[in-house]
Amino acid sequence: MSSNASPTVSSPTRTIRIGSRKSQLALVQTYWVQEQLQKAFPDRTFEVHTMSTQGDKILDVALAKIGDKGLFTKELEVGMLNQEIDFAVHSLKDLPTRLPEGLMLGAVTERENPADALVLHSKYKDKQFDTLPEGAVIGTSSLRRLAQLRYHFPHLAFKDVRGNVITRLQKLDAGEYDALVLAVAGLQRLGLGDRVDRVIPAEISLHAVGQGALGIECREGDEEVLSLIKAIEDVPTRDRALAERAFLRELEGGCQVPIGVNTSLEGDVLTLTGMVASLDGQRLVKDTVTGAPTEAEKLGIELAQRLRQQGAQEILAEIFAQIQRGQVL
Ligand SMILES: NCc1[nH]cc(CCC(=O)O)c1CC(=O)O
Repeated sequence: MSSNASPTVSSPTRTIRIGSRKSQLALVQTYWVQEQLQKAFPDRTFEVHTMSTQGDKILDVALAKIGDKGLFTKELEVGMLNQEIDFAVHSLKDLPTRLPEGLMLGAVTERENPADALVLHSKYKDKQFDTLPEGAVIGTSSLRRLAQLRYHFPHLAFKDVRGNVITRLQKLDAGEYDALVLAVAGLQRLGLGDRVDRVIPAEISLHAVGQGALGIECREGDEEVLSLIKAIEDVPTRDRALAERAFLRELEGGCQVPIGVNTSLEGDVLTLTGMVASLDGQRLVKDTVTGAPTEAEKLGIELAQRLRQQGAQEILAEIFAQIQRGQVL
């Protein structure tokens, strides 16, 4: 995608146009950003402009088979480069780690709980992963969730699930699955926190890079927009996300590969744990690095290099070949 961004006209009275996908979750997230900005800048005007993305339209193919060349972001990025919108609100975990020329990750908002949730069918409300019956069907479109859960619970079966969060819950309640794995953050933002039956601990499943945080993408050089969105950035979340994204970028992993992370920030110590797992759940390499939050991206690169030395690249190469052969979900 070439950058045909023309110089942006800065003016304190210019209406700021916010780009968003049309899914309920995307709109809840975007209207929250609009509200935070309106509180911070009561004299400014912020408008929401919605767009459908390819990922919203292709619903009959597993995400892993489609790949993730900006599946949920490309149309919004074209809108920014064409000056139709001024910035875009993304679930950070859906924003590729390499952005088109002329665009940048301008701000990261405070992270909700980044963990995954087990959402059970009503007939299994008393169960845990290890007490679900042999062959119980778990719905997920995430190879990251599938690989880790196969590693810990080989007695379970896994089936792809597509559609937005509401659609997935409808499929569960209709009996198409015995349980789903979804992000706690997405359920909570939709007012469906009561559907979280178990929060999955990091020891079982490391979450997706950027999960639980919003990423605000804007044009490089648009200093006016950058100053506005920086007002709602959460610096600790940003540092954690930069480390996580650098880790994923260095492994050349996309949003659809079994790479998981967990980060924490205590005082001036940033801790990053990362893993890469094979799709059959037989191999999993995991390690942890710590350092200063100012070195977040270097930490992510260091961890990726450590996991390479433990066999991560061979696991990923095998997965890419399996995806090419259509041997996943
Ligand atoms: N593309 C799916 C997607 N993108 C972001 C979220 C949850 C919200 C977040 O991680 O911030 C979800 C739903 C899910 O994984 O259950």
